[in-house]
Amino acid sequence: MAKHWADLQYEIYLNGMTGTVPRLPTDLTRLEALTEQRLGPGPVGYVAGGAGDGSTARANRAALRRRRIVPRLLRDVHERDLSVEVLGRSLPAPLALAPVGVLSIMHPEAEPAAARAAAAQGVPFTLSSASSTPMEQVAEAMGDAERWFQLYWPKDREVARSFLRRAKAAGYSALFVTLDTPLLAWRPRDLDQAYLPFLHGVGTANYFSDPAFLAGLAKPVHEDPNAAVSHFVGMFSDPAKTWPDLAFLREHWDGPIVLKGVLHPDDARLAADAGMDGVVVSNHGGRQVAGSVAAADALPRVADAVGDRLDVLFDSGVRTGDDVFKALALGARAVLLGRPYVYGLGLDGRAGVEHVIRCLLAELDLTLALSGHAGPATPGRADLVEETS
Ligand SMILES: Cc1cc2nc3c(=O)[nH]c(=O)nc-3n(C[C@H](O)[C@H](O)[C@H](O)COP(=O)(O)O)c2cc1C
Ligand SMILES: O=C(O)C(=O)c1ccccc1
Repeated sequence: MAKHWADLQYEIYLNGMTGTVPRLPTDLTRLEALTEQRLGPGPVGYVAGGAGDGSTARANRAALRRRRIVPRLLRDVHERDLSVEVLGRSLPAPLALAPVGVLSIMHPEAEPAAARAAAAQGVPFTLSSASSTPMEQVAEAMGDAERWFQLYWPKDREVARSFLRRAKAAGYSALFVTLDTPLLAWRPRDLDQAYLPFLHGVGTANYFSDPAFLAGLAKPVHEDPNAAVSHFVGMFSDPAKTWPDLAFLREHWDGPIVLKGVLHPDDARLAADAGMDGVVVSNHGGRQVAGSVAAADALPRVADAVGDRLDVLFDSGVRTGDDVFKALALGARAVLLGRPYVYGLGLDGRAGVEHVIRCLLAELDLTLALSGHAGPATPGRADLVEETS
């Protein structure tokens, strides 16, 4: 049975008859400003900030806004089904939550709250390697709901192997390997405040609970937390990795593998040649390469290069239902939602994340219908025009 996402609209109007209005804005682009007002400058700067002067994050938004939908008429859209096949699974809508580290800086209930919200809506949750809650605890909060594990590929092979083993045992079905963060970028908002949560041992839960990681420490974490943090910083990622190293992941992970952070069509081809199951076209929300191509501008070229060989997913700049429509039309099979759900979490915990998911999908459902599409498979490039000025 297809879920009727747009019913949220009537639910909100009906609640209005008894004087109740939504606790958070239904225009999700307003959440960032609200979070800026309500939460501390360190956490807000960390989430909202980007690399360099922030122009890449703005370019992500501009590249989506510049594309305009050309609606079609009289195409029978009264029955709609947003479900889609991604990585061999059927999802109720072309949406998953993106991996975002250190969610405890936004809300004390952190990842389990976001994961429960995703599970309640049937949307996959992607857990970051740098979560503030160990992966097993997040899995427990989700029951048997769909979950994916994002790997920051540790330098130490034993820790990498151990993460993969633990993720599999905890029921994460797909592996998202983030390749655009071999180093943390120059991020002035964090630098100006000297704010980096990991140095305080926040976002290290998967490491500090890992037997292979702990085996490398001379003393238990609580006896020498600084040594544990240095050990984490030293192995968090490995800028020396190259394409042949992907064989290691194939050997130790028997489910789908998706490479996150692909922007060049040649890298997408290399991913397909290496037998990967998907790519996420992403510039990490403008947080890594300052001045990089906007993700939505990279998407059509990647989709043309490999769209028939693997699943092309997309993130970086998605804020509204029409953004999702545009990503689908440019060749994405599904999108990952980043900052908006993090703001929802910061503002209203699990309920805030559910609000964000439901609003986004209601808006997508209506945008599809009003543009003449009964599902996510039919929008294409002919349904968009690009503003030139
Ligand atoms: C605060 C924050 C933390 C993030 N942490 C991770 C992470 O741990 N792993 C990862 O692969 N991507 C991480 N990302 C990137 C997101 O997965 C996603 O690519 C990005 O948020 C998309 O941009 P948008 O939120 O502007 O749409 C993070 C993003 C933010 C905003
Ligand atoms: O901040 C980020 O964008 C990010 O991906 C990250 C990097 C290291 C630890 C946690 C999150």
